[in-house]
Amino acid sequence: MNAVLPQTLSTSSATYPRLWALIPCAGNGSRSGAAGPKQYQPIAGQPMVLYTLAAFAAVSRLAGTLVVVNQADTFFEQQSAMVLVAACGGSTRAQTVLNGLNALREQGAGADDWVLVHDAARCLITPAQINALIDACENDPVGGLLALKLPDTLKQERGGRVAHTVDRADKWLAQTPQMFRLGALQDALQTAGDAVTDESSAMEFMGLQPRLVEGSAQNFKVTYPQDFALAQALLAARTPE
Ligand SMILES: Nc1ccn([C@@H]2O[C@H](COP(=O)(O)OP(=O)(O)OP(=O)(O)O)[C@@H](O)[C@H]2O)c(=O)n1
Ligand SMILES: C[C@](O)(CO)[C@H](O)COP(=O)(O)O
Repeated sequence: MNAVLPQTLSTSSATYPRLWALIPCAGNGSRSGAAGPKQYQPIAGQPMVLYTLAAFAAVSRLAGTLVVVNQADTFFEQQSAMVLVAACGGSTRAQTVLNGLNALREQGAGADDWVLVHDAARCLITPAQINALIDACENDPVGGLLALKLPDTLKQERGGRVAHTVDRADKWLAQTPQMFRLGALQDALQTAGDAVTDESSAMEFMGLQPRLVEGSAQNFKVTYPQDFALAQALLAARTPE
């Protein structure tokens, strides 16, 4: 693995299947308006991605966390975070995740191990939400994802006007983490290709029906310029779990 390794994979005294976290961290944040990658922008005193990693570090049943960054990215060389770092980011999120899964396998992770894929830019994730996803999925034949029921009325647009109102009773917004068996997700991403925007879509492409697990509105993805201020206010107001 082309990697900085502040942590090595621990294979002793582990229970099987193991649970890994994989954090795609190789995006440019082009919609965010930030000068550099949004995941490294300071929020309430520290770079955004460190909040994300702290939440995963607090989940003791995870065997380890792999962060996937771009090849020229030196951010983690100056960090003491206890994570594996693989410098194999791709040109799409799907490619970054697939490269990261391959890197985990090369380091000894098994096809039957679980992997929780989580956006670096969802920095408000909590250990309780991660544990809730694991509890809901660890005995599931497919796996699943955190997601949010639509809080608002949903409109179908045509030419800038409302074509009709869509029934929202069965609609969910996909969040992360998304938890699947490592080998099955490798196969799914390989088959589905680069166009899929989340792991669930790749599994759906294989004919599978991932489990929906209720997430939280606070687990939003920092995407647009105004999202930084909201994340900052929420993180500054938080007391540790
Ligand atoms: N080639 C890519 C693209 C995205 N990501 C990661 O995937 C997560 C969610 O993607 P998104 O919010 O779309 O991030 P960006 O691609 O960075 O943003 P934008 O689409 O606005 O450019 C982020 O943590 C981002 O770093 C990645 O690892 N590799
Ligand atoms: C994976 C994701 O966070 C689920 O909502 C999302 O699809 C990633 O962001 P993108 O804008 O689709 O790249």
